[in-house]
Amino acid sequence: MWLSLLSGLIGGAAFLFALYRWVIPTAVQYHGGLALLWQDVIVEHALDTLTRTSRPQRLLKEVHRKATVGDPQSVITAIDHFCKHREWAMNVGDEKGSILDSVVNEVSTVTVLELARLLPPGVSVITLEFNPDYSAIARQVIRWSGLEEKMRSQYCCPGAASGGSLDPSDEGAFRGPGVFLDHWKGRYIPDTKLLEECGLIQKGTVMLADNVICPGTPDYLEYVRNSSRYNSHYYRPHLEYTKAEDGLEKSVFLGY
Ligand SMILES: C[S@@+](CC[C@H](N)C(=O)[O-])C[C@H]1O[C@@H](n2cnc3c(N)ncnc32)[C@H](O)[C@@H]1O
Ligand SMILES: [Mg+2]
Repeated sequence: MWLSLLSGLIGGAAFLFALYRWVIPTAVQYHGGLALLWQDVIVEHALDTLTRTSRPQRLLKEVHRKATVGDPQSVITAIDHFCKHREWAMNVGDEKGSILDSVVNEVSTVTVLELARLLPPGVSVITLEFNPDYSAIARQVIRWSGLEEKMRSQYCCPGAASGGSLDPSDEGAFRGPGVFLDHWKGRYIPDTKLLEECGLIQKGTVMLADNVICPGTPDYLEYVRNSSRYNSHYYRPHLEYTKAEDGLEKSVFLGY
């Protein structure tokens, strides 16, 4: 009787492990909403609790283990490999990263971007992050990549939680032709309008918005696609590290 109980327990544990490790991750590969719920809520919280570390801390550890100091490509490769094979994270990812690369190549300088491999001399990059812990980790990743010189500044905006993530007093820092939107989806429209109002979006400014399909930003898409001031183009990649549909929207500001 003890033997059958033990084998039942082992069988049950093996079943649950297989479910967690292979069956559910494979199933959620094709459904963006389920993927986000599983990877970004359930798995993240479980691993945070079990390991007493945060996902950004685990990513940083992997960068330290696998990437070469001063080599941004090795940092991106280490992060993408880890997120594809070990623990999913809400990065741009390799597939959308290539589209981001092509857009970065089109603009002469970049003003808002979080981490990129294509940063020619003289380019200045600003990243915004309102979570101080994430912001501290991002700074360490940037330092490891050897990109500190090119990152003109990195802002942590505590006020962002109450609504506004952009500080118009930083006007000089934001002016320029490249804006990458990848924060709270509900902030895409108000922050774009704020940039417009502050005159920080100029003729030729390229707005690149991530996750316009998953989780989705229908109001933002409607805004840029129906405005005669933007010329908008949709890219149809997958949600990072999955086979679920997502979208990047590139919108070039044509002027007033
Ligand atoms: C999807 S992640 C960015 C991922 C990054 N683009 C990458 O590829 O690694 C979004 C980040 O934006 C931050 N965030 C969300 N809303 C924000 C806001 N209103 N102001 C500043 N940061 C914000 C979140 O804390 C989160 O770390
Ligand atoms: Mg994103």
